Amino acid sequence: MDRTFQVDLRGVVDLLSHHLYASPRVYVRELLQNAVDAITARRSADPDAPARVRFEPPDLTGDGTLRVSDTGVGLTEAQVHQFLATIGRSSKRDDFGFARHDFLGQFGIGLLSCFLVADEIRVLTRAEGSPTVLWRGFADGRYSVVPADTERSEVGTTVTLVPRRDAEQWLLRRTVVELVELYGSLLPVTVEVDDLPVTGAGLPWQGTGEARRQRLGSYCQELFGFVPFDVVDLSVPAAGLTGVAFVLPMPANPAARAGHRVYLKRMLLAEGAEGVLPDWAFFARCVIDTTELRPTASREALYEDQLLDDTREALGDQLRGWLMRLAGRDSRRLLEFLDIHHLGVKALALHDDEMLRLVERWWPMETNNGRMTLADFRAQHGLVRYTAQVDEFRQIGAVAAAQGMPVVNAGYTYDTQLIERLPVVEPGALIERVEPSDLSTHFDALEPAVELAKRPFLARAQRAVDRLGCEVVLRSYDPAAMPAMYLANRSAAFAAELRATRERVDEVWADVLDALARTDDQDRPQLVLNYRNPLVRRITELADDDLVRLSVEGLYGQALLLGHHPLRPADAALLNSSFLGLLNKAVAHED
Ligand SMILES: Nc1ncnc2c1ncn2[C@@H]1O[C@H](COP(=O)(O)OP(=O)(O)OP(=O)(O)O)[C@@H](O)[C@H]1O
Repeated sequence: MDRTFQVDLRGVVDLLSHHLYASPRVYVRELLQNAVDAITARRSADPDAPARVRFEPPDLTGDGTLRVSDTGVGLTEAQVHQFLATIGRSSKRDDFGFARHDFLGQFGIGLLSCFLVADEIRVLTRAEGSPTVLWRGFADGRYSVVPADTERSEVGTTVTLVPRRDAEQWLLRRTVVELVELYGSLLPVTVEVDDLPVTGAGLPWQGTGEARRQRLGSYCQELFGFVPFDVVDLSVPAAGLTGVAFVLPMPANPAARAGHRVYLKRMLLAEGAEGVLPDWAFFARCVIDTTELRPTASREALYEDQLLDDTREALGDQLRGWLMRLAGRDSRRLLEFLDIHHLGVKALALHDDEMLRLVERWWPMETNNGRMTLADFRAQHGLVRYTAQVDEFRQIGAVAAAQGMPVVNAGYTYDTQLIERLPVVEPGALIERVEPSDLSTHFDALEPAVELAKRPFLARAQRAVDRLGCEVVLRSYDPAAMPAMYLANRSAAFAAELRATRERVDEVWADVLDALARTDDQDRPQLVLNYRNPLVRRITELADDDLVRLSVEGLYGQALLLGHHPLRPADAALLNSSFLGLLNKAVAHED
């Protein structure tokens, strides 16, 4: 024998309140939505029918209840049984069970949200040509349907909520006004709380000209708390979408997901919806109204489907188009924008050729010839030589400039990847990554005779810094004013880090690190003394062993500092002792 499911209403309400809806306040949204849908249904047959929803809070009803009246289609007695008393049954789906396009509701559960704040729901309703019916539903699952004592004078429905003992505050006038404004201020019907109109202003992005610009500026400030850098119009006809994106006037954290305000058929869906714009567009927050995108059952987010994917892409295109237009029209504003949002634009340029060209043409990068765009750099020097790390640039920038070697600092976020992608969009572009150790190939070796004569000095110098794991070499290079450079390539820098860690860990880990740290001699960092520097030349001629050691230690320390290298405890100690030692010698000399 077939049986019918029984529903424990308390269990269902518990499920809704704890797992579907974020807050009991959604009851206002669901009531509004039902009233608007009923009006839409009536007007589809009678376009001149009144369109009005009125909330009467308890201070007006006088008996502690909240009343919501609409001028919608109303329900016949048969429909009351069919729709109000059957969970999951909705008049807003077609014969095949699909949501009907004109309506906000579709799931047939919205009215139950009233049980989050009420023990009893009364629906007094009258459909065209039918008598008025009173339905009473209780939170424990009982309901009754009776002919009403008095006929409603007009077609429509009045829903009355009798509050639960602990939920009276949700029905108070102040709360109701706030919630009706929040959800319903853009609705295309007249909504009032008591006699206070809540709707009427229309979509904020309607109109044209200066007045509209000003209005949108204050709207953004009210909503998001900032004066927008610019406002971008959005429109995606396939999603029935219109709206605006407000460009932030301050840098945004790309990791902090910006929430967007989404209206669905002019009813607020979410104040902080994610995933409306592509991730890279973290510099904008938008407000949109859509007729075609679908809500999730909780109506608090958009349902992820192909249409949402396509819409996101189309909105991304519109923001990108705005940016390209800004580049063509107002380069000063574009530079201001890049100054604030270069991270977002660069992230986009990683995948987008047009954007990469924009970055190449407009974004000034640090070089050892001053800040300049990659386009200017290429025009002047052809080959784009770059360091992949800021520290590497600091080490070699000045010396490379003195050698006539222009270098771009591509150590900031995304810059290396962008330069490495340049040849993809500009087939003729030449790029070359430089490492500090590459620089030594640009240094001049000494004359063989000098080289030979300086061997004893080099041996003494090497002894001074041997325990620090570095190799001393003597070369001639510009600028002559620079006495020494410390050059570490990537593997040497890694080995140095391992050594520093090794000094702080216990034996077991030290062995592991030792195994990792076995590097060739050629990977050792180099202390390159500049034979063109007069002081270095004098040091190479010193007879006093002790003074040679102190001087080489001093040059080592200074080269570390100049190159912005991290100082290990051993380096700091050496810097200290060489300084004091040299000072001691100088003072002794005076004596
Ligand atoms: N004010 C109203 N006027 C006329 N009919 C109404 C009214 N409120 C509710 N109904 C009827 O009750 C049905 C169930 O309403 P309910 O709010 O539970 O679900 P829904 O609006 O159909 O879908 P959703 O769960 O998405 O809101 C509606 O489909 C509608 O037929």
